Amino acid sequence: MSISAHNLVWGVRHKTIVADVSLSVAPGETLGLIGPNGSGKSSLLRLLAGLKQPLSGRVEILGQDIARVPRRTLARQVAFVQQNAATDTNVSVRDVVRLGRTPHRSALSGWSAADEAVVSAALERVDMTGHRAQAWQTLSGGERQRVHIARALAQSPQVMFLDEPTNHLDIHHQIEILRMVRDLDLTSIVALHDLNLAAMFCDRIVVLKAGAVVDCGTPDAVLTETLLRDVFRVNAEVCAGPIPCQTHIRFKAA
Ligand SMILES: Nc1ncnc2c1ncn2[C@@H]1O[C@H](COP(=O)(O)OP(=O)(O)OP(=O)(O)O)[C@@H](O)[C@H]1O
Repeated sequence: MSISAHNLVWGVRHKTIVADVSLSVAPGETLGLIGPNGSGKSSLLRLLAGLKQPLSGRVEILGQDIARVPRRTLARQVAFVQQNAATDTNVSVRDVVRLGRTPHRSALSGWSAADEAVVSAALERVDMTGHRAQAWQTLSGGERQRVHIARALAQSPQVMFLDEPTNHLDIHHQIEILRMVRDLDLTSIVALHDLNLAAMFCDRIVVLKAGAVVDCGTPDAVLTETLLRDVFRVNAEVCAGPIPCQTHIRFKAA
């Protein structure tokens, strides 16, 4: 499913937070969103997912204006994994993931074997099957993050938005989760701080600075030493690999 944004503007009072952003994401593509703290990544993700209304501009999903898509239809198409999402107390891991099925069920339909199979597969994909009966509140930060990703998978979306999905994850799960997102048969837009992971797993990268897109392209085209200095204010050496996805950034202490 394709997504496009046309001249999106959003802000509060006199502060512009998303400044005239246009972009497009092809079906099946994994698009990385990078930029310094406060550059507008989360705000842009929420606009693209239809969770915030732009002051001007529009978002289209499969050519249809997202503002005109009924909420329930949108909930079947789009999943959003928030940064540090919270969940109510006294629920099990399985119950949290089951919530992902809500948009697909009518008031009259019971819980089906097919729903259960989707939930089990989602838990398996994030390596949380062994925790299915555990209380969500007792999970570690990384386990919570993986459960929220499982809930998004259980939604069977066609587009997935992930805001810093590797927060709290150990390096094994960072790589596993991003590999899974890349290999899923859906369109994904992922805000990331780790630029090496963005280079490894994103087809293209959009760079935000002060709410505006300053570059967009393949990781090897975008992640240059000049961009890292100008946008991220760091000195780094960029080593291009022999094949795409092998661009590696070595940061310098001074
Ligand atoms: N509702 C709001 N009211 C006031 N300021 C806001 C609001 N939402 C976001 N901002 C400001 O907009 C800017 C962009 O925030 P946003 O969370 O989109 O950035 P980000 O790139 O995701 O940041 P980070 O990398 O730190 O997560 C920040 O300066 C933030 O303080």
